[in-house]
Amino acid sequence: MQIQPVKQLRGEVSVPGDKSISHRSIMFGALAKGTTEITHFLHGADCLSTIGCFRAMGINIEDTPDRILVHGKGLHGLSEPSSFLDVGNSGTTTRLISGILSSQPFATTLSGDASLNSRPMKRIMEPLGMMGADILSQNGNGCAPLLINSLLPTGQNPSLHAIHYHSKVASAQVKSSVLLAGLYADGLTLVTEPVLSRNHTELMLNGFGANVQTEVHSDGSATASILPCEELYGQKILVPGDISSAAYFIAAALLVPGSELLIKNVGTNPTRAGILEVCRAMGADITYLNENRDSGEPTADLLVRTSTLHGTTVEGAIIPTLIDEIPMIAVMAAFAEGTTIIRDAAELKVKETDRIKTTTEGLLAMGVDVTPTDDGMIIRGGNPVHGGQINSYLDHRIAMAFSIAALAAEGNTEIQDGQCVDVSYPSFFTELHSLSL
Ligand SMILES: O=C(O)C1=C[C@@H](OP(=O)(O)O)[C@@H](O)[C@H](O)C1
Ligand SMILES: C=C(OP(=O)(O)O)C(=O)O
Repeated sequence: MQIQPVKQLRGEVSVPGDKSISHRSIMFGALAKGTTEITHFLHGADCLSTIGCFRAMGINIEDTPDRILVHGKGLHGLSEPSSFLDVGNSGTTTRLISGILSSQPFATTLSGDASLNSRPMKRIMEPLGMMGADILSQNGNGCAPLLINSLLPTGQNPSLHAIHYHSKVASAQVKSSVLLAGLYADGLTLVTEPVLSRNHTELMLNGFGANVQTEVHSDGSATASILPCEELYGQKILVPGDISSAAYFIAAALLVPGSELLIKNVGTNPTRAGILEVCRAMGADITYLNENRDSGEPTADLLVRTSTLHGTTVEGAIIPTLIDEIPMIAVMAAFAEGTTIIRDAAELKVKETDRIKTTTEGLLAMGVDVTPTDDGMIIRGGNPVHGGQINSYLDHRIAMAFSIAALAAEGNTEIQDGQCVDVSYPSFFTELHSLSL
């Protein structure tokens, strides 16, 4: 994919539905009694993997261009799939569905693409194992393929015990996996994480009728707890625009001189909105308009104008609220005056790619002065950024972040395997093109 610099970006954009909320709408809808109606669902490859998994377990999911209907069969209504469940490129699908599958009276195998099958799954195998789940890594390397209930006698129901799990990482996928298993456990299940991660599971499960409590402690750690539940009930869900997708247009408007973009209906849940705080700290001109709520989640339209950015430090409790936006923040830092330090972000190493490596490699290819560190990177910005050859390594966030860098750089850029944006934003290049002057 060839990308040329543009003169300006102008206009309005509505980003697709939030990926985290889209996944959860399908999963919770499948486990609920009655029909769940989802509008503004993200038709990205990751969420389609989630749909595929639940269809394979007997859930009727009607997918029309304007809404999705999930005809749920209740907490005990899933049926044994006829072959392995294909989780594609999606960590969220794999880790959340494992919590659900651990309590089903049948065996399943989860497997994905090469990237997914190299990502760490011990982080969910450990707590689910403590609850009594039978979950094995087929190759013994702590990664997928995962065999769930492979030792369970046919027709027997697994029995899960409630635990209090102290997670070493602030991960919504780990937290959600344990909470979903907790729906089926024999008492109160608790998960404490060092810093609060995105809380869509907690908010949405309560909306579906579960009993989830949350507490943020004085040291910043957070505990979510769940009681086993008799029944979930189908809901109407309007998925807010994905702030992780909005991040690319926010950055594009800030970096390309003379630009002004209105980004409509963006989810601004505080556990996701760290990118907006970082932009403000870098001197960005962003106005919130039409602040509202969709299905319990805060939203706003964001009016973004080109700004002179300066470096900042991104660290500590804000990291989980912007973890997927770090490649984009690093690109913004390259165009900002002064030094930006990103630390406490070792989780970047276990995403679709090692994003410390792939982000710094991309920046170096564009002539940026950057040093990777163990838990982040140091970017000395403000020097000319030139076009280059960018290997996306099939990571959607790398492809999109460097496409934006290309718009503001000198000379042309080639993004290898740019089509991987389909994972979270299939219409990304079309939208970008329609806003470019
Ligand atoms: O729960 C979720 O929907 C997600 C949680 C995050 O992962 P971790 O839980 O591994 O931090 C994030 O990176 C991912 O894109 C989506
Ligand atoms: C890390 C991501 O997703 P997942 O973990 O669901 O693959 C992402 O979308 O950046």
